[in-house]
Amino acid sequence: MSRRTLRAIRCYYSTSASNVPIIHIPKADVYRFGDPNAARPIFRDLQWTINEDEAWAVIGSGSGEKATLFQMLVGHLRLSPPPPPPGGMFPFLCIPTFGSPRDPFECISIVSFGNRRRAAGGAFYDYSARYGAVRDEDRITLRQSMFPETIPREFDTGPPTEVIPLSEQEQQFFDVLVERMGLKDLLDLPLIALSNGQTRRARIIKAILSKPELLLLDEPLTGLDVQNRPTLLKILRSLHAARSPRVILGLRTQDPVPEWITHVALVNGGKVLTGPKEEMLSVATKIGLEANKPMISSTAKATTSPSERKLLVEMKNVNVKYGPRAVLKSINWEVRQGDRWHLQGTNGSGKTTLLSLLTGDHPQSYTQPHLHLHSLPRRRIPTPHLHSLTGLVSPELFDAFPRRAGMSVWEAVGTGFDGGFVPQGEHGVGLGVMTPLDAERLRKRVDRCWEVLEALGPRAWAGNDGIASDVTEAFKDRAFVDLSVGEQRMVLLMRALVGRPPLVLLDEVWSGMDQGMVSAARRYLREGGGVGPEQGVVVITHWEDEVPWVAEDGVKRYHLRNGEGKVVV
Ligand SMILES: Nc1ncnc2c1ncn2[C@@H]1O[C@H](COP(=O)(O)OP(=O)(O)OP(=O)(O)O)[C@@H](O)[C@H]1O
Repeated sequence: MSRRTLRAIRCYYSTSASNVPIIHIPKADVYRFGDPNAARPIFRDLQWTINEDEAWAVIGSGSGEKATLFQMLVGHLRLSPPPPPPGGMFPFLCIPTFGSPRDPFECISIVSFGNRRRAAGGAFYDYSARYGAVRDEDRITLRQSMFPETIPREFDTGPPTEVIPLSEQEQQFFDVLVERMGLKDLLDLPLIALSNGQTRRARIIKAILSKPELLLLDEPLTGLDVQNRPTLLKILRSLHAARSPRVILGLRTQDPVPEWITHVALVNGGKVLTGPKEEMLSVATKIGLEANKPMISSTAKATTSPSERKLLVEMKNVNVKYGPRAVLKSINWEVRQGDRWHLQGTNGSGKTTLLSLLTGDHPQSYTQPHLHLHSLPRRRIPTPHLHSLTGLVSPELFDAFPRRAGMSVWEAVGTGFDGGFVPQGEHGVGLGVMTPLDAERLRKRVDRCWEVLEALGPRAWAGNDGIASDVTEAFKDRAFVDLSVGEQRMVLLMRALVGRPPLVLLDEVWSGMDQGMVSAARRYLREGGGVGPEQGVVVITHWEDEVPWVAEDGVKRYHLRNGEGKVVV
């Protein structure tokens, strides 16, 4: 970190250090509000003290329990007994420097990447809006989102914001942050146009600008490319060292723990173990909370020659532009039956855009000189048909999938057969897209729905021991909207695979899943027949070890760089 950055950080904040603990929970059980002490606590016997000179990471086997621990820190759960006064859970907020004690609600910010980005109500919203002409209400730029007072009144429906010009120091701090986070050239783009990784970095900057005393960042590395990870971690380290703000990182078990982290809280099965990093990491190893290990594949490498396997995608000289901004440049790429592709590239390199051509959601998919999908020019395939031929899991789909009160897990999975978002048909397995279902196809769909529910449902991820066989039955009837984030993601994976579509697109499919779910899903995909040799799969992830297939399985890599693509070996 340059001196200029450090100076900018120090000038921006004025709070001085203290030796009072940041967090102090002598010993407590943690409950949902409304649950009596006789109920089963979410966390039992939680003892946790964080001192000023320590740097903490919370590591969990999945997003669920880790996110719950963060929710506790922002006051969404009840501790019994409550941490003692005067500071309660946050003694540092009562230090004399602050004058009167400060309100945790104002001083603690949380940025979480495991959850849905938009509150879409119960309905589906059009996640493909960003690919076309940007609507007026979506025109708010990244800069305006950081400084809402600069939003023109016609786009801002909220109460008028008082205009407080940035001080010189604040302006300098902002300039340094956006430059280091690689967002400088994107400030005047509509927010909706930012890629996932760009949006994540922007959310972190926005949280820092709000000057919290304590910043909780849950899974900040998920979705970030390899180049941006060290930069972000360096910035966070400097911020934490200057206590401006103090940072607690939420990490997945497979994330590398930054070297500046000194202590770890390990969340596993209703217990939170806390202590020095090395000690906790060896505990994690002992209890099997480790990164995904490569599995031995029983999937035969595609043995037939490429020419015998049908072309599912053929791109020749494909380009995508927004005005003068070229996002994909002369792409030549093929996906065949049996192919397992890892689509790689830094944040903003065009991966999601490329995927949106394969799903036919991008308006420019119609105007390409040569974009053949399932052996036909894209424009000759009706979009609903294309959707039924494509199994998709992506962060955009996760955000957009409707959360209607009445939709059950079974119905959500069943929408995958026809590729829509509304449950249809007597048995909730669709109506058929090009030809109506006859009794035989209907029966096959119902059987297949059971098959994926068994393969990827709770019996698979929670282990079979002691799990009653009717657990799948109960799970299928649960309301999709009531499921945890990890469970919803698992159901959307089932939805993508249920119809055995020729093309399967898995974009950041593991984020938000518990470790048991990740293992079950990887097992099913790689060796459990989740996808067959007649299907082609494209996986997008910034983490090589998250790809279910390895080089010996014949996995291939397509790398995008500044919109240009090449096959890497
Ligand atoms: N409507 C638009 N106008 C201008 N630029 C756009 C628009 N939509 C997307 N972009 C730009 O296109 C580039 C590619 O975005 P895309 O979402 O495909 O990236 P990505 O490789 O999927 O990134 P990530 O790894 O962060 O998900 C980004 O730099 C983005 O800002």
